Amino acid sequence: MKPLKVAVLGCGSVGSQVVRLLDEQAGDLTARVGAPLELVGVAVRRLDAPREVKVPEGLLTTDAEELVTRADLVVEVIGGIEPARSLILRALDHGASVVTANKALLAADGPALYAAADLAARDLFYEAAVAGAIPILRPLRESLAGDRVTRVLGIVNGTTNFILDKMDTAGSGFAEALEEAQELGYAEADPTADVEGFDAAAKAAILASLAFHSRVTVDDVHREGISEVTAADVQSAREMGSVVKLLAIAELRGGEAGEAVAVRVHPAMIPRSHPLASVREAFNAVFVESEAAGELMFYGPGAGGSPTASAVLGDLVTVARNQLAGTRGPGESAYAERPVLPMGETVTRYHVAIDVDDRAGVLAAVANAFADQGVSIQTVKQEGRGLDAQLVVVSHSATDAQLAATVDQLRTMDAVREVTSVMRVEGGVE
Ligand SMILES: NC(=O)C1=CN([C@@H]2O[C@H](COP(=O)(O)OP(=O)(O)OC[C@H]3O[C@@H](n4cnc5c(N)ncnc54)[C@H](O)[C@@H]3O)[C@@H](O)[C@H]2O)C=CC1
Ligand SMILES: N[C@@H](CC=O)C(=O)O
Ligand code: NA
Repeated sequence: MKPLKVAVLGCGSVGSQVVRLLDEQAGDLTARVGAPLELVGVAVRRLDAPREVKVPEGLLTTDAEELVTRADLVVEVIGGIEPARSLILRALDHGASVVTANKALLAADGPALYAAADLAARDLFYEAAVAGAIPILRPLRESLAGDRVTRVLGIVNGTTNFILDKMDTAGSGFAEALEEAQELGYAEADPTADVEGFDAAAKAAILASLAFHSRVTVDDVHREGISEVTAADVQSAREMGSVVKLLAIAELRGGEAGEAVAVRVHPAMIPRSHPLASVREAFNAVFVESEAAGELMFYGPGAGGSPTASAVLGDLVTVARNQLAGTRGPGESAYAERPVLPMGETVTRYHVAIDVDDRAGVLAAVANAFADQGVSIQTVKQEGRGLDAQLVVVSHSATDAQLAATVDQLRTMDAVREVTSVMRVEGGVE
């Protein structure tokens, strides 16, 4: 059988493992595809850079533009917007099917790329882009295509989960834990993308688009990272029997004007009894709630070269099979065209730590601020600190706008010295 020509663009953490697996699994891949997958080139930025794998003689090139024109299948693992976008478009235009792990690009400009794939009648697959090795996009796109998904809740960034886990279990400092995650190949080229929640927001946009058959871009996602999570927050969560996690949440919300999508990424306290609380190190997990199936959980390694390469190779086998059969997998499904709700209309709960004067009437005044905004209080804890005290208030569910207005009101009160921490609470009693 005539081989299918494969080009790999980028030979970093993921690309090097794709090259290794293509070589090590060549026999099995041939049998599974029905034709050999022949690596015809690996595009790199510098020919003499040190690499994790030995690339066969003559296959390295700095001319990615030329390489994509002579491949049947192109794997894009450079990352970022350009030149990745132009190379993917060029590959499709030349009749190649494309596999990418590039969530940043898909969340920013996915529809243009999906349209190009439609025009070229080729596949554009991206299972590796969300939660690394975990099969989650294919289940949403195919296995759950007959169901109605209502909520997706997940830990989708390995680097931040690794950092928060080390802060919780080993008392590590933020910088030290980030350095370790970078050494292990979990972090993005610019780790700000992880730490500030951009990476998780991109993944949330992709998940929301697939789950709710609507176009959701990274700009639609409310995003907060973990750079302001302190050791005190982690300790406070611990005292409540909770743990701090960076969550990506995409929900279907009913409204007078019809159904809408709410999508957000932020740190949140979740009870230790919640299954997501036990997701340690760089592991990821995604909960999917759907009407007919109920609750589903997908768990596994969400980052790292080799796990991510597993998802890339899985897609590569599928798009190769499709090409041989002269067919395509499912393309973009955005028919529902649901709008995205502003964050203020999202329903959530708050954990608020407040330094106050320790005198009569202060607790009542603080409770009144919550009542003024129509927010019901679930628990209050007070700790004496000499002439001062710290109050920790956990609210019941309210809109984010009500909760934010409550915090603003607290900040104006004489008895309140400082609102020291505000964090959302998920996964417990509403
Ligand atoms: N590392 C991980 O755990 C995961 C990464 N991803 C995604 O996979 C993609 C690759 O990530 P990593 O391998 O971690 O990044 P990396 O930074 O280790 O590798 C990217 C490689 O592309 C090369 N490159 C840059 N510009 C190039 C160009 N014009 N032509 C050829 N090569 C070029 C760089 O020199 C680098 O070696 C990104 O989109 C990332 O978001 C997705 C899931 C997990
Ligand atoms: N930097 C990302 C890599 C996988 O997408 C992460 O830490 O999860
Ligand atoms: Na995945």
